[in-house]
Amino acid sequence: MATKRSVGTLKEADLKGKKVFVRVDLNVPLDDNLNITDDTRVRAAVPTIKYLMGHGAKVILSSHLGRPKGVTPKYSLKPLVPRLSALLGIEVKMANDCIGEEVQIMVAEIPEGGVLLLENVRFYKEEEKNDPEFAKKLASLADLYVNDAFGTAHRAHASTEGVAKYLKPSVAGFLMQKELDYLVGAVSNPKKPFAAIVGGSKVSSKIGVIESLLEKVDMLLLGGGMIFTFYKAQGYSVGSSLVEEDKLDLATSLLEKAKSKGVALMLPTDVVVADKFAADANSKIVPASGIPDGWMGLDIGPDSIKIFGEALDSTKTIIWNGPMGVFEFDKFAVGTETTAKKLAELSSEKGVTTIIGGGDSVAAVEKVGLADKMSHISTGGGASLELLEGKSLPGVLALDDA
Ligand SMILES: Nc1ncnc2c1ncn2[C@@H]1O[C@H](COP(=O)(O)OP(=O)(O)O)[C@@H](O)[C@H]1O
Ligand SMILES: O=C(OP(=O)(O)O)[C@H](O)COP(=O)(O)O
Repeated sequence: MATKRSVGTLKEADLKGKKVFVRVDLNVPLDDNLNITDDTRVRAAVPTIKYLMGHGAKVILSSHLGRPKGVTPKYSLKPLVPRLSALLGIEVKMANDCIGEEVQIMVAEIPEGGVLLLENVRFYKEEEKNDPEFAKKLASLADLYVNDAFGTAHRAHASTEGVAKYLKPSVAGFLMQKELDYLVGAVSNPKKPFAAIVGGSKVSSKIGVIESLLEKVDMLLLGGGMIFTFYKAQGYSVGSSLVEEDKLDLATSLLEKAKSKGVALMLPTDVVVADKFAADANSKIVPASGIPDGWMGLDIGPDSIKIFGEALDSTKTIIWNGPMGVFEFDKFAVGTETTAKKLAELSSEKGVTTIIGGGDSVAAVEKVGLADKMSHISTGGGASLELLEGKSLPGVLALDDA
């Protein structure tokens, strides 16, 4: 596996009185009232933060939330403050920005063992561009860098990659280390048959992963918003479902590649369609080839659930990223919840290794109370898939060697 896992660790760093820039992934699902609907990523960030607090560091937390274009109040990290404060047992302070004079003043006021949360780093377009000047500004706040944002380690952004060039030491946090230790081991030499289940809505960033997955897996099950690009590429009408028009050729070539490699690429045979994107939409089950105009596919159908379940019975390792449907709406949660139950059953009764990755996928598994039945709950969906592909994660590469 190409990704290095021997990175410098927190335990080697001198922390007392030091200002530590900690990149965490607090990209949690929020409801319309900005309540956190799943706090897995917040809980996962706690051990590193508590360790830093306990060693007298001044902790500066940085994260993104969502994919804002400029400053967008609904993507503020403010809703995270009460949850973080409760989990850490201290009053976490929050800055209204992530760089600038006011932030510097607040950083200077952090007591030893104190925690300051910076505002969403993606409010600056320079973050995703990995702009060196922006990275320098972030770095100027601190004495050393800790990257614990495994879920964002596949992004070469200023706060995940660029900043490491200007802060030494730059080390991995405990979550990052734990994820690498588990995932690099589990996916470099998986027990076979090995299946991947890929769904969700980040189609353009995940469809490319499928090509490399075809080199690794014996079976690839597709669901969620991923499927309609494949249907359309096969000439089906998809109504108003989520489609990436510029990926149709890629979808066609992936179907061909799967066939030539002998990988079972399975698309749902039926879908649950809705007349609008809403919890109270009218819905019906239709064959994959029969999505009516004006309707959108929001879940996989019962035949598909049955066929997928039977296919998974023969596997020994399963990695799942991306919900099978819009599980946030009860009416369209059946595909995702049944898949979660199937994996839990295979894991606990047949010893199948089950790895669930991604903010929303983990939220879905938590929602049905099955997280502790899985072999590994990963805070990264895209990141775990890229590891599985054998890619190096920029957020890990940028850290000091062990
Ligand atoms: N058919 C679909 N159409 C639109 N969105 C979908 C569909 N199926 C699933 N989704 C959405 O995908 C989102 C999660 O996608 P993604 O971010 O890729 O997963 P993860 O966070 O687990 O990596 C969920 O909010 C879910 O509602
Ligand atoms: O939620 C995330 O990724 P995931 O949905 O693949 O698990 C990470 O926070 C990265 O977010 P991004 O895909 O907007 O860069």
